[in-house]
Amino acid sequence: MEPNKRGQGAALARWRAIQSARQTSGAHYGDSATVGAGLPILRTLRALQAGGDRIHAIAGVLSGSLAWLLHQYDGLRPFSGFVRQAWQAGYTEPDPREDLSGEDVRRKLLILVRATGVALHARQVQVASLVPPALAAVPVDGVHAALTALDAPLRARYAEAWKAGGRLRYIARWQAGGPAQVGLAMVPADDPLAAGSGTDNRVAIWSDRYARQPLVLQGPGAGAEVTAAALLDDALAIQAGQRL
Ligand SMILES: NC(=O)C1=CN([C@@H]2O[C@H](COP(=O)(O)OP(=O)(O)OC[C@H]3O[C@@H](n4cnc5c(N)ncnc54)[C@H](O)[C@@H]3O)[C@@H](O)[C@H]2O)C=CC1
Ligand SMILES: N[C@@H](CC=O)C(=O)O
Repeated sequence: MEPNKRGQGAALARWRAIQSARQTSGAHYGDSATVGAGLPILRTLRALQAGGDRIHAIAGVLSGSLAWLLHQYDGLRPFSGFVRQAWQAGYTEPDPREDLSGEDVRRKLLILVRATGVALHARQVQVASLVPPALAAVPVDGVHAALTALDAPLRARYAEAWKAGGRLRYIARWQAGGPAQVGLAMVPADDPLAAGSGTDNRVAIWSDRYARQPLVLQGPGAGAEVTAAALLDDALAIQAGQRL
């Protein structure tokens, strides 16, 4: 079992090597925690397909830390202060630029799309990073001091959304045969993707069965407890002889 997304969510060749090792060795590979922490997102995608359903599109909020940041941010207090709090709470990756750059969300989207059977390359996902070049360039031990580079651009994005009555959300989208995108978007306040609170992930899945209205999964998507629960679920499933 692992929560690390770099195995299945980075180079396509590595994802293929893992699938091949899984099939030829008969080994179990518990990856539930890689997307949505404790939420049954991968499990649901696999269950739908095992029943003959075909996945058409996936969209949603896949970052618990960015969800939390965008729920907390009020356009007044510095965004960088909230990033430090999210890091302290264990919501961000050890280097919060992994989240802020959209790389963590790209990895999760790749894991989901690949789980639908589509061999998507990392370069096929367009990613709009929130990390300004000045912050991207600093070494890891200087990141926390340099986070203030986020404050002015985020304040401007927030003000623009506030004037339009919208909400900022960091959204991942993929459609079969179409584009895959990850980035900050302004959504109407009553948009389903604006809903939720705290670290909530919210993922909509369109398929043959759920063609008009998507199947939606929502709940906390980051933090030690929910992530550990997903790892434990996989361990118990393996012990019970279930094929993951
Ligand atoms: N924090 C969260 O909500 C979630 C995290 N994940 C994934 O879980 C993994 C760990 O993330 P966190 O627990 O948040 O990070 P963390 O920084 O809190 O914990 C990582 C731990 O690994 C240890 N470590 C690092 N390199 C090591 C090595 N070579 N050998 C042994 N130990 C080593 C570190 O000392 C640290 O204790 C990441 O891949 C992350 O993407 C996945 C889902 C949710
Ligand atoms: N840093 C990640 C943790 C879970 O994968 C996130 O913010 O979602």
